[in-house]
Amino acid sequence: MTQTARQATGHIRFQPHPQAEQVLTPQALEFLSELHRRFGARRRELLQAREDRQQRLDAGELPDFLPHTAGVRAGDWRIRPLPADLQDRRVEITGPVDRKMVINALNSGARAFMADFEDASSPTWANCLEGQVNLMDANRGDIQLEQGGKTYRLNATTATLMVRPRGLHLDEKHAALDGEPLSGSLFDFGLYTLHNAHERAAQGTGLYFYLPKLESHLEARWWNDVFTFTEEHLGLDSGTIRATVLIETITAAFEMDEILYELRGHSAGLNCGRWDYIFSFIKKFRSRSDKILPDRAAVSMATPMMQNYSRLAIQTCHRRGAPAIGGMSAFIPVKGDEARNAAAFEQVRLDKEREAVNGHDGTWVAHPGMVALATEVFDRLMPAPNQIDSDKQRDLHVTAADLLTPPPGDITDAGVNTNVDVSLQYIAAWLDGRGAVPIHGLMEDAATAEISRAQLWQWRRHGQQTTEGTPVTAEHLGDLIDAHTRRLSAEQPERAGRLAEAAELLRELVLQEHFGDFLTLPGYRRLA
Ligand SMILES: CC(=O)SCCNC(=O)CCNC(=O)[C@H](O)C(C)(C)COP(=O)(O)OP(=O)(O)OC[C@H]1O[C@@H](n2cnc3c(N)ncnc32)[C@H](O)[C@@H]1OP(=O)(O)O
Ligand SMILES: O=CC(=O)O
Ligand SMILES: [Mg+2]
Repeated sequence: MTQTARQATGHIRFQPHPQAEQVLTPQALEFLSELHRRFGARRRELLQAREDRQQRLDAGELPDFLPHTAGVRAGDWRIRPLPADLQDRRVEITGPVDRKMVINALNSGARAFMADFEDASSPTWANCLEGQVNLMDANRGDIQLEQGGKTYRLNATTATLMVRPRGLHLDEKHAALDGEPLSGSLFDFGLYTLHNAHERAAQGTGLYFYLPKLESHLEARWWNDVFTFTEEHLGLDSGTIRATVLIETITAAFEMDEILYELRGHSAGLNCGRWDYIFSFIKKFRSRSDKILPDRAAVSMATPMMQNYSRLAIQTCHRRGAPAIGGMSAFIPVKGDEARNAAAFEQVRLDKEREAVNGHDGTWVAHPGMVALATEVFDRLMPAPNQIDSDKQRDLHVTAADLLTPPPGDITDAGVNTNVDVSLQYIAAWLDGRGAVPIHGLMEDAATAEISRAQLWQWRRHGQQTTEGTPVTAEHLGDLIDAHTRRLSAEQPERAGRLAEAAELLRELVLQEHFGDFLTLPGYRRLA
């Protein structure tokens, strides 16, 4: 908190901002205080449990299906029936919460839009507050923008709005209760819910969330308790809040049934967050030389490890009456290069066909230009609103080894260089306040960039050598970071200072002995 921070209701002190009055109303501060007091300590315990688990993994333990929850896996139960507007989710677009993106995404023709405070957002104070204003305006149908000579406003028909609050690990340092920063998750969830619950209820719809980066069913229980308390506190019907949990950590992959069970009164299914899943695999198995992944590009959804994960999600969801939403192909339209553009569309088509054939009930796209393609694929391969009652994956049997065996593939000089280049460019953009950016024809966000920087650490730590014979040493990586920083700074001299900051953070993440759990944690300390 700065000198200029102000005292407010509930003893929450927050940094001033032009939008603060509109968002941090006395009722909102009261509600955030209540959430913090009731759920803040348990959040800290859950974060500690992650660290304890990491110590056990470092000591050689491997994840497995939990013996003490076998009854939940064997039991005959289903989630609460889905509301009408979550029955058909064949194409969902995602994007950051900035005003133009929100309008464009809602108008994109996708069934749903996930407005993202997590992977696609850099959590500057401005982004977090302005994002809330944008979502309030969107829910009231009066969001507009004049920009670049264009007027942006909502079409008559728009996508169903969903919101992804930040993960449990992130604090909101610009607002503190009794000196303790608020949880980013509770901040985003609490404000969105308070400001939009009654508006959405009046429109006959609910409050729909995506929950990121869960590592266990106990974290799902925490969220479920937050939802139950919120519904009671705000006088909402039970089940107004519905959440789709991203299965995007290797430990959560072993607890899919348990996560659905904990949230069964509030669940809207699961989603395969493939990018964080790959990152989590590297992170959790940091100490093991038998879990090294090849170049990022080689860890595709076609590999057995990733297929097993996606098929298990489909099987688990459908047994429980829940949708299993697919993930994000990172390919986006390429401007000014017809051949590369056609190749990007072909990659997305193959990815969406694989998901629809396997039995996913819908998928994600990163760009409005991909909505029609993904819709065509799901219309062709999924004639019903969803595939929940299909028998796809019914007889699947996935073992722990099926989830834990890394795919074969090479570590190449190109793979090392791309990881350095992408990490630098992404971190620089994130420090600028942009959480999703196009780099070399791919969507890059916090999850994809985490893979790039984590691979550099992993390959160095385990003394890997590229297929060309280059040892991935600390000295080599330090030299590459310097060389790429010089090249990028020569290309964009006005960003040289920012790139130098990104290089400093990347050097720390890649060369330090300890594996940093999230790049966004040291990143957030540097974020203005
Ligand atoms: C791993 C995961 O978690 S995936 C989920 C999180 N990641 C995301 O959500 C990323 C979503 N995608 C994006 O943010 C963007 O597509 C980017 C940053 C990758 C590329 O954006 P741009 O460089 O603006 O792309 P481009 O110039 O082609 O955009 C063309 C138009 O489409 C709009 N657009 C692009 N992507 C989106 C989107 N996801 N939602 C809404 N509008 C979009 C742009 O605003 C632009 O609009 P305009 O013509 O009115 O100016
Ligand atoms: O959140 C999605 C992912 O792939 O990570
Ligand atoms: Mg993710």
